[in-house]
Amino acid sequence: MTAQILDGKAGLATIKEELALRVRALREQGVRPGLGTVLVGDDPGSTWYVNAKHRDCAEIGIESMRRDLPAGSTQAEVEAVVDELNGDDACTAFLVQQPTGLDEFAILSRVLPEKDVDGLHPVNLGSLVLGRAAPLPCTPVGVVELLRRHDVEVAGAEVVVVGRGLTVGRPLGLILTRRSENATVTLCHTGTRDLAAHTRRADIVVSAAGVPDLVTADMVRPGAAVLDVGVARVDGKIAGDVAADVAEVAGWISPNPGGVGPMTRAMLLTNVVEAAERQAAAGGAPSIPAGPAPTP
Ligand SMILES: Nc1nc(=O)c2c([nH]1)NC[C@@H]1CN(c3ccc(C(=O)N[C@@H](CCC(=O)O)C(=O)O)cc3)C=[N+]21
Repeated sequence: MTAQILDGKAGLATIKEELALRVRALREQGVRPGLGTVLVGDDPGSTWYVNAKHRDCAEIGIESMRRDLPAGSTQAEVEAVVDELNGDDACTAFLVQQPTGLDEFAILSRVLPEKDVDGLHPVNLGSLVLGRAAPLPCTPVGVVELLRRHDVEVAGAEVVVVGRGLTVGRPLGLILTRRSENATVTLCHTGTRDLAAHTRRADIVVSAAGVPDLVTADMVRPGAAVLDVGVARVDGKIAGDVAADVAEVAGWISPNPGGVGPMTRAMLLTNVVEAAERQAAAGGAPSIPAGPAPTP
């Protein structure tokens, strides 16, 4: 058996076509979506992702602005740039590329929630827990969208997520257990006693551990869907979590590169367009909230 490919590049291309139409409609109303990126330092991987995001935006008519700061920039310097983008009406949504090596929580918390294109602001993550509409983290939604576009049944499925990180595993567990997805999720991590015992029972395995070749063929139930979200680097090349021989037993497999990575970018673009649509509906870009109400 050879697994069907969960093709993220094709998904990205289709979603770009759909979004280009929505961007055109916004522009006809006089609304110009604009993505800001903040990059600290010159890590080649992070630089590649940020460049790719700007190329993607240009292709579908989204304006973009970048703020590249030198390695060794301070917390205060990064926060000053966040404040600047919060106040810039041309920037309808933005992100600070991780990792920064700084206090990530303070940076995420400082972005206006309405401009948070990563869905990682505490208010937006809180909305996910509470079941309220809000921007969602791009990689987990990319995983769900990739499954949906290939008709992999998620409702009722046993899903094993490997990894409890803020950007993938933790929010993916929350998203998959919503009523709209209705999966049964087992969230595995470095404290899991017998990982293979869990993955062997799964209809869908999503590995986001960053450990090359963590998931091997003997750990996968024949016919299962296996999604590789690992982005470790070995000799400058991406090394996923999923070993090559898994393709011989899996029913579906996401290549890496070419799987979840491009879908992450597609969901980022979707979040930019949706933020601009919401801001247009609310009558303009969000303003900086006035300070706390005076106490009586
Ligand atoms: N604030 C923030 N938001 C992010 O969304 C964010 C981040 N920080 N930090 C790092 C991770 C990683 N990430 C990827 C995006 C696209 C690909 C992607 O498109 N990769 C291509 C090729 C990559 C290559 O060949 O180097 C692929 O998988 O086909 C991968 C990884 C977004 N991240």
